[in-house]
Amino acid sequence: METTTTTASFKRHNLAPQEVVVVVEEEQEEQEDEVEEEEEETADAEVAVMEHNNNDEEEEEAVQKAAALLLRASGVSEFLFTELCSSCASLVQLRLRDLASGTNLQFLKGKNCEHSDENGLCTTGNSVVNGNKELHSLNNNTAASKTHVGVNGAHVQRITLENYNPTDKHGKSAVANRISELTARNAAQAVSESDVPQGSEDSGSVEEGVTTPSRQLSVAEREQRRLLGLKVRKDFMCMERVDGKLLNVVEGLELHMGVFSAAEQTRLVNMVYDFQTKGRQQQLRERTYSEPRKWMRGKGRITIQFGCCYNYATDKYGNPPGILHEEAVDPLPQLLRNTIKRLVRWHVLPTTCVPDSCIINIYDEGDCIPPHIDHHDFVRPFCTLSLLSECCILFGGNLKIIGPGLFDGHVSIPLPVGSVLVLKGNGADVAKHAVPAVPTRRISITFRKMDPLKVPLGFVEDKELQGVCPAVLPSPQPGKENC
Ligand SMILES: O=C(O)CCC(=O)C(=O)O
Ligand SMILES: [Fe+2]
Repeated sequence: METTTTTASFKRHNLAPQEVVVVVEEEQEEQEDEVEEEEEETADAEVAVMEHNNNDEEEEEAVQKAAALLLRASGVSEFLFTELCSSCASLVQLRLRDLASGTNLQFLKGKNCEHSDENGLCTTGNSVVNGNKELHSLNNNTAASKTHVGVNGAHVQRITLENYNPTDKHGKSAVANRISELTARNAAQAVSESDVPQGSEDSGSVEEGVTTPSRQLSVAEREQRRLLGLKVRKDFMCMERVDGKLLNVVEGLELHMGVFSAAEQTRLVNMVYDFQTKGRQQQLRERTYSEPRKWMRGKGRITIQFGCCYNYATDKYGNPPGILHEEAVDPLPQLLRNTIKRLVRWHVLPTTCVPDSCIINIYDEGDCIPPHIDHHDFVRPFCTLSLLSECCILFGGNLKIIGPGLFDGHVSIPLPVGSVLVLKGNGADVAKHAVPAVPTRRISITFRKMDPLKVPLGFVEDKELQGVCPAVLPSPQPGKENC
């Protein structure tokens, strides 16, 4: 596992470490006030926690306050998440948030993965913690295919990851040489991406600072290291008879791993929660945020749309499925634009399909997405990033609806936390896909490019997203040819 130490205090000011001394006095005073305030609050919270009386309410309040302080305090999340696998980092973050909001204190009980140590943290470095051992299957270096009982109870073929690890093929020194060689070639573009200040909440950067014991790595070197860790699975197979012809209905699917670090995923999850709060407070355009009505819980999910307003099915106003030409939603926020740049630069999506819209799905326990084929108002390929917890996605030419959130299909693909599933070919257009009722909260972000003839009224193309240059890959990776 990559050992990362984040230079949080530098990043807070968007300064290189050597520039830190130049922080102006005024800002220092402001910070000192903030620190004093924070220390006072911390002391309050500590006292409140230590006073250990039997008043449950007071204790809960103190825990909430302490968790809120931890979430806010600069550098704490980096400290907590360093060296955790992305699933565990997500779990820790979720627990802190639940403590801070006081809304889901049951979350504190149980739900550890089978490799948990006494602190409830994953000891394997690659497992998925979601309280459901059926889904806890990903092993970074194994290939296996076995029969699996899906979350919906139906027997389905389970496809597991065969991870490609370039370090297996090339000795360490060859890899190191390759890094320096390619660092130079990639430097110009990688550095230009670092124009967005790192680590600041407002910056929209998906990058993270990394230091080695001896020196801080350059952006280009960091990118080379990260590129070496990319893994992709493309050999999905499920033969079905469609219109009398035998077809691999999942041809064209790709599952990419390692594109987003735990810290980057955390940033994205935080952004989603911030938008959820804004949506609930009606600070977003009407069609940007939509929450299913109470009685629909378990059948629907919360959606947040950017770039265009899209109907999965005919809506209550009688609008047909597809992009709504007349409806405006909020534009893509900077963090999602940077995420799109990452997807293109790191060869997940081709430069011909740079997404200009996205839909965030927030699935609470029991929520689902019914069988569908994504509308052809969007070009292929498109992709979905999975966050917070693993779940299985079903594919098949004929997905059956068994009940609310219960579907049956031939292929069930586990979507590990942080993975990106690319849909194209038969996998996008012949097979339907569905996510059955999820066992625990999950967020997905689907990135799609609109058919240029279907863009909504007043839509302006984002020039920043058009100029992305794919990175030179560290080694000729089988199954990762240039897009
Ligand atoms: O949540 C997912 O993984 C799938 C989302 C999806 O199918 C969609 O947004 O069209
Ligand atoms: Fe979909």
